[in-house]
Amino acid sequence: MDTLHKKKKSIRSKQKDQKILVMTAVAAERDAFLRGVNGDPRFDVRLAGVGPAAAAANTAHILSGDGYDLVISSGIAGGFAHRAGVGSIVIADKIISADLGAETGDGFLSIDELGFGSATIAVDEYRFAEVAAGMKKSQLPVHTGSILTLSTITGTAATAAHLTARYPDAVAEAMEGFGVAQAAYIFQLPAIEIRTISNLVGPRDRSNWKITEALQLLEQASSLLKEVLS
Ligand SMILES: O=C(O)c1cccc(C(=O)CC[C@H]2O[C@@H](n3cnc4c(=O)[nH]cnc43)[C@H](O)[C@@H]2O)c1
Repeated sequence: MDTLHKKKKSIRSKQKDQKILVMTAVAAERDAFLRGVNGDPRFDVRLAGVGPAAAAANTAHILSGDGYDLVISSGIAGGFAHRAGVGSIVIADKIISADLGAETGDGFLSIDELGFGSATIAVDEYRFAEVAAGMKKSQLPVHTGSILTLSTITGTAATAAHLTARYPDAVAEAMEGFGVAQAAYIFQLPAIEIRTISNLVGPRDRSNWKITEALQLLEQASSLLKEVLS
C-alpha cells in the first residue's frame, strides 16, 4: 500500500470512530436530531439550554468529561429575509456574537473594536466544506453564511435592518452557537453550526413560527449529516 493510500485509509477509519457532540437548546430539537441520526453511535446529542451562557457552560461541562472530535451547535433559527427562508437549512461559515460589545451614540462597537477579544469564531474549514458540499447535493434548500448568536431574539424590523446592515453575509440568528463554539475553542476542538429556519428575523409573531416543519427538516438534515460525515 502506498503512503497516500495508507494516509487516506487512516483518515477514513479515524472519521468512522469519531465522537461528535451535538448541542441543541431544547428537548424537541434534540429529539428531532436523534430521529435523524437513528442510533448512529458517533452522535451524542445533549441539551445546551437556551442562550449563549447556558450553552457555553453546559458544553464545557460535557467536554471536560469525555473525548470528542467535533462539536456541533444545532436546532432551529430565525432566517434573514432574502438570505434564508423558512424551510431552509443554514450552515455557518462563521459564528458571530452579534450583541457582544458596546452601544455608543454613533452605533454599536463589537468587542473586537473595543480591543477585548473577538466576537467571531471561525468554524472548522474542512468540516464546513465537507458538510456544505454534501448537503448541497441533496434536493433540500441549503444556505451558507454567518450565523449570529444573540441573547435576545430580534423582534422588530428596525433591529433586523441593523443586523443585516452590520452583517451583510449573515443568513440566520439563533441563541446558542457562539456559546457552544466558545467552549469547543477552549477545549481546542473544531465546531460547526447547522440549523433549520422556523421563522424570519423581524417583527415578533410567534404564532407564525413553523416549528413543526423546522423540526421535521432538522430530522432530515441530521439524517443527511450522518451520511455526509461518514
Ligand atoms: O414551542 C415548541 O414546541 C418549541 C419546539 C422547539 C424549539 C422551540 C424554541 O423556541 C427553540 C428556541 C431556540 O430557537 C432558536 N431560534 C429560533 N428562531 C429564532 C430567532 O428568530 N432568533 C433567535 N433565535 C431563534 C434559538 O436558538 C432558541 O434557543 C420551541
